[in-house]
Amino acid sequence: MSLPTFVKLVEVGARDGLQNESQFVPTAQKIEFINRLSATGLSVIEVTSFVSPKWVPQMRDNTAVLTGITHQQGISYPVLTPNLQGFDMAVAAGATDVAIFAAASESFSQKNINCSIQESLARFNPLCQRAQQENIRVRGYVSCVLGCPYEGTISPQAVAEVATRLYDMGCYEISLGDTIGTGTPTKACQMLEAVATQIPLSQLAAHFHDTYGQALANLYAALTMGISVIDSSVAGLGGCPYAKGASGNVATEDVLYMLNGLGIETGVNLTALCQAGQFISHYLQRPSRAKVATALCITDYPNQNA
Ligand SMILES: CC(C)(COP(=O)([O-])OP(=O)([O-])OC[C@H]1O[C@@H](n2cnc3c(N)ncnc32)[C@H](O)[C@@H]1OP(=O)([O-])[O-])[C@@H](O)C(=O)NCCC(=O)NCCSC(=O)C[C@@](C)(O)CC(=O)[O-]
Repeated sequence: MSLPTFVKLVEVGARDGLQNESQFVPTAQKIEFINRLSATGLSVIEVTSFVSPKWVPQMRDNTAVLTGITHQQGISYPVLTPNLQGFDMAVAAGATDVAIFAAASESFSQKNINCSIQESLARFNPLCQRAQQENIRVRGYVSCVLGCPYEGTISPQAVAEVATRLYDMGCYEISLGDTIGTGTPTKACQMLEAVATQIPLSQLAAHFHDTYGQALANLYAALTMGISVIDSSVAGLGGCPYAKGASGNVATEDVLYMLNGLGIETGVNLTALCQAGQFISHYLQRPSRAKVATALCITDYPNQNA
């Protein structure tokens, strides 16, 4: 067993973290939040989704957010695009990095993007071709890789099949989402083993939610298998509108603390990260779910001045 020496953290707080907020977070707050994340050393910050505003109203200011943030050199700012319509809007707003999202569960695919898995893949094909022509990088997501809120158990083979289809379409990286956080380390390893028979581990990312408190254990197991890209959300923000009970993504602060302890480089500054988490938690008037931020007292909720 050998751990990677460097891990790329993909910060999804501004998208996955905020998409489920029932109160609209003003565009200026989102922009300030993302700009603060840009000052932490992160190299990938997912910023918004070009999805239907009827389905996810929180992301309706996608163009204003993408055009309003300060784009720092060396940082990529991917956005979610479920179809060509979203892709065109994202590119018009200056996106150079997009993400498509499929599921390993039929029911989740229907609830999330209103079509079957096969239909979604057929929809992504022309999007990927267009992206290739326009020199836009495409990341692929697979949801429900360790369980589905509607169907329960999902087989590792089902995950591997969908992941492989996205990879074959040209996705540079496949992010494997434990959407409802039900996974445990053995299941995570079995799933990764199945996917790794088709796709190099270096092109896989772990995107684990912490609903059952298993995310760090699952990530450690994934690291031992050779995973070196981790998606996480500052302050543990998030959930999924189509996955009842899904709590936030694993908190970036907690992941970073673990990686620092393992001697794994990330290029990310823990204090700056905690401060960005503090900023958004303060806006949302909610304590951070990052244990590390709480332990380091880099949280000013509920008593902001203490
Ligand atoms: C995919 C659709 C659009 C299908 O939704 P639909 O209703 O089947 O779409 P449609 O093609 O029939 O179009 C219906 C209307 O939507 C509009 N429309 C169509 N496309 C777009 C677009 N791109 N942007 C803006 N508007 C759009 C279109 O113009 C039309 O408008 P109308 O004529 O009624 O006024 C919808 O289901 C949708 O937007 N779903 C997004 C759901 C979502 O964002 N979920 C959360 C992200 S996934 C996630 O969080 C999981 C992940 C990635 O984090 C990993 C994990 O943890 O598992």
